Amino acid sequence: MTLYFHDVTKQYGPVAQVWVAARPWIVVSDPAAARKIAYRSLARPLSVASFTHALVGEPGDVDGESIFWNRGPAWKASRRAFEASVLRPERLAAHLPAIRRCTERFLARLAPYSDGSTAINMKDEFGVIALAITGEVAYGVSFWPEECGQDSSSSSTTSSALVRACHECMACFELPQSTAYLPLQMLLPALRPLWLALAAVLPDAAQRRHMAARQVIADVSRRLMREWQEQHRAARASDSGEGPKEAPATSGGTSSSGISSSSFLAAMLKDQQGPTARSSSTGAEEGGGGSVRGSESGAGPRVSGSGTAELPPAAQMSEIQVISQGLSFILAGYDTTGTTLALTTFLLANNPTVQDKLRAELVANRGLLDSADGLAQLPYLDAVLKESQRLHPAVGFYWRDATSDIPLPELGGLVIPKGSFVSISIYSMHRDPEQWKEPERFIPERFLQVTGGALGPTDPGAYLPFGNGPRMCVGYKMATMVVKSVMAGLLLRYRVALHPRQPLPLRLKTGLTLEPADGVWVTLQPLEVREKA
Ligand code: HEM
Repeated sequence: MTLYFHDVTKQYGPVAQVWVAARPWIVVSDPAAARKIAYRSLARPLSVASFTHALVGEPGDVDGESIFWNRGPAWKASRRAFEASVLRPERLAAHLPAIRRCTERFLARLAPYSDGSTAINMKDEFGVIALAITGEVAYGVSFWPEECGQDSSSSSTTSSALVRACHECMACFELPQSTAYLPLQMLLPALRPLWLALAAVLPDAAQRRHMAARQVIADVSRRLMREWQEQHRAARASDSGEGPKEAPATSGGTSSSGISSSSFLAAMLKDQQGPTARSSSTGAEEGGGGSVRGSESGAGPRVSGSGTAELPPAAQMSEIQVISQGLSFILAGYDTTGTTLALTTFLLANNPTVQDKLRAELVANRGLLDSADGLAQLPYLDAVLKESQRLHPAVGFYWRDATSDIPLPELGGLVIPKGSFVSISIYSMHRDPEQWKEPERFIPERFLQVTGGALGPTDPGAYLPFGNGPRMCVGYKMATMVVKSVMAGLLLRYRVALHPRQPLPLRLKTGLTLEPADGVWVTLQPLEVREKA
């Protein structure tokens, strides 16, 4: 889809209409128009529950309540829950220990194959660590494959059930695994009520699989939530001298219920319990999260560090909404982060000079790698990641529903009519020769201050790896921190080179993300102690 939209843009210009099945889609790759659309409309088209899967009953609610598809107050409540957990600096920093633990374990996993000659597919390996990190941050339980289902302990079966169900939930976004009601809805959209009614009484095999996976997510999440609530009730009773003493979860650690207290799920549960639970657990939860604000006339959204007075508290979220956001966290964070890690590794293996320059910065600034603030202070690491996301954005386009007419006087008076399905092509903007000098080349220096923007972009709004406007990616800080931390760990231990098994040029395919079609095949050469020091 991404590459098709790019071809459309090259052929027909920055605003073009194409037909996808029986529906017109408007493809936009002009930064000013993209900005206007992202701020004018906060709605994504249709809803995944009806459009992609046609799920019914509680599994349908698990999808339908997701932050991706909900609107109005329900979206605001979900957005606030995400912001409080992954945008507020102290909450974001609380996830770093888990990320570093996972990175150490990941490097240990790679060690037996790291002899400078064995071919390793880093696309697969990064998939494992990205799921381990995202799962632990979201649910607070282990998502490592070797811990899932190897024994019959309750924590192991909880993890394995969640991991299997999350994989299934992700798989059903792949077109070939989707329900037959999807093409029917696309080909004959006027009959949509009929397809949905049929799907409710005659679910096909794909739908049944997807519904079973979402039911597992709901059941396991509910069990984890009940355990957490019971444990915290007991802890509060013992605090007030009414019951037996039981240790509450420690910050960043794992409670006896299995949910670590810094996880997204635990944060939402604390919010549901109100200020007493929030202040009695980590002492850092009062106040709002950072909120994404900005304006369509500005260069892009900025993130305010304090206060979300306009957003209602997550306490207003129902149980099913909390469950849904847990799954959304995984779906949004896992493949995107894993793909970005894999593509950045490909670029560094293919550009050894850049790799050496980056390693030199990391070696000289080891002390900064232990903290979220420190990781943000390394200019070349930042430039490499930004350039990697420019050339290979894991999400190639994002969608908006035009909820009103959107006039574009800057584009000769064009108007995007109300009701249009608008697709904003990130990939095309990132490779637009009018925006970037030598857009096809990997040049991290273009994001360094010394080049003064001479290598692009002409309009800062042409760089949108995380989307734009109030519905911009809420996990962008977390994703950036994860990729920087994992890449730093890898590069300080190994020199990465392409293996002959890697087909060149790199081929991309649109799956859930815009990902390497043949994997990323590299060798890992352990660095001399002298080089590491
Ligand atoms: C490199 C990794 C990532 C990339 C490239 C990425 C990219 C994106 C993009 C392009 C959007 C659509 C934005 C729009 O419509 O304007 C989005 C939305 C979203 N992302 Fe990410 N994302 C990444 C990682 C994450 C992570 C780790 C999380 C976990 C918290 C996350 C959570 C979300 C959510 C919840 C939304 C929907 C926001 C809303 O509708 O209000 N993302 N992401």
